Amino acid sequence: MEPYVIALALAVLAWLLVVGDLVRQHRPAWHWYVVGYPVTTCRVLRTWRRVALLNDLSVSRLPARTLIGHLMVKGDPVRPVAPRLSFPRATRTGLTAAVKLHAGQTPATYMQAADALAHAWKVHAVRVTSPERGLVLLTAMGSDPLQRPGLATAPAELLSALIGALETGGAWVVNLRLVPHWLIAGATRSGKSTLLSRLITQLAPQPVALVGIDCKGGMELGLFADRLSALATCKREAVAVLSALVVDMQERMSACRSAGVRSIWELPDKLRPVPVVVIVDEIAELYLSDGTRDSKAEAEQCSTLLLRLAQLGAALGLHLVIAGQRVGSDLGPGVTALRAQLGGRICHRVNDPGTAEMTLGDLNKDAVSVAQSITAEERGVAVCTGPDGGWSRARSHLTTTAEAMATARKHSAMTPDLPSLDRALEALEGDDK
Ligand SMILES: Nc1ncnc2c1ncn2[C@@H]1O[C@H](COP(=O)(O)OP(=O)(O)OP(=O)(O)O)[C@@H](O)[C@H]1O
Repeated sequence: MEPYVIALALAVLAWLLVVGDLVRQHRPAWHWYVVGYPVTTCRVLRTWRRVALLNDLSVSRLPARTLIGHLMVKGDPVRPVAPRLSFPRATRTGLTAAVKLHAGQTPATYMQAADALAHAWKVHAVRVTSPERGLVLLTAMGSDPLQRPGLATAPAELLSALIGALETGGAWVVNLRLVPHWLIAGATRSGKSTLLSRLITQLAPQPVALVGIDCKGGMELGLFADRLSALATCKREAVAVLSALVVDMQERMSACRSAGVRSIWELPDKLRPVPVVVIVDEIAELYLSDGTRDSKAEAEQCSTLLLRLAQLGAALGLHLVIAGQRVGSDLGPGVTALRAQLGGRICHRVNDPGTAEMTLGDLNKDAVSVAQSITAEERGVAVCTGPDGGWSRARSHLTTTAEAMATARKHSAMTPDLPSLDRALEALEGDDK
């Protein structure tokens, strides 16, 4: 063979290896349209009947009992029919197909079969939603969209923070006006602090007071002190700050009562107090005691005060964002009651199933198993609840500590004064002298 032909063949081979490897690693958008979508569509259409049959999605039109002569015969009818599947449509990262439910079927059966569908179609995951009665939408994702989430955008709104991107490609937004209180769980190095940094970065330019409670000596939230109206760094200070906030809450209540309104948002602009977001980093530090009577009393006070703020604060512009590595009823009797008030939930990778169960279990069992499957490499990935009661996998935008500190510094002039909190902290300093 001519040497130039061999050289050309080797060059083509090298190109295929290099480009093929790049495509496999980075999976550009066109790769899905050109290769993934046609292959997966063929697989979906080829396997649908069998998968539907094996997962009890097919239903026979024949009755389960019939009369033969004078005999009533009961049994499993033959030839079950698979539900009607629309032709799969390509999306940016996968495909969607609508299924018309047989009479008597509910989307729950399809949700149970989602894992089997993902295996049969060789895709990353299949999510099942029901956009209208009698119809389910199967969304297959060719690869994990959260490996390289796009930059989502969302309209800027008061008390709303764009945290990152949802698995569906939409924006992951924490809107405190829609869901006033949040619980964030995550093991060490799961991305919890990055998410809090992102939240602070997003709220810093807004006319909102941020109050930090960080009983790890202020190591985490102390970095954003420039934009915090108050920062408690130990349990004693936390009790003082929370007590002052409860007093402030009562003043807001009487302001609403005198104006004859039910929430501060109905007050005229001039009278409306500034909304306050209380960020607690490491809830366990508030609830645990070292066994001494003082420490136990402080833990109980913290629990009661947080619960009061959670119960009454929403309409009065007082919001809680509570983060912790581990959340369990063993922390104290008030934890389960507090959790019930924290409507928004975010669960990163956690070390124990109990924390995932505590964070999401009362809302959705499927979400718990998805949260438990988050690996150590998937930093910043979490299962979050939405305002509609649903849940989704999501990933926060990576916000470095330096970026968050710079934003806090930049907007430090916007930090509202909360004199009652300052007075409470100064009184503690006075007692110490
Ligand atoms: N959304 C993200 N995308 C990419 N990387 C992330 C993301 N979130 C976090 N990380 C990476 O994970 C590392 C750990 O994140 P982070 O410090 O937020 O974890 P943590 O849960 O707060 O841990 P700890 O409890 O020890 O403070 C960070 O250094 C960051 O590089």
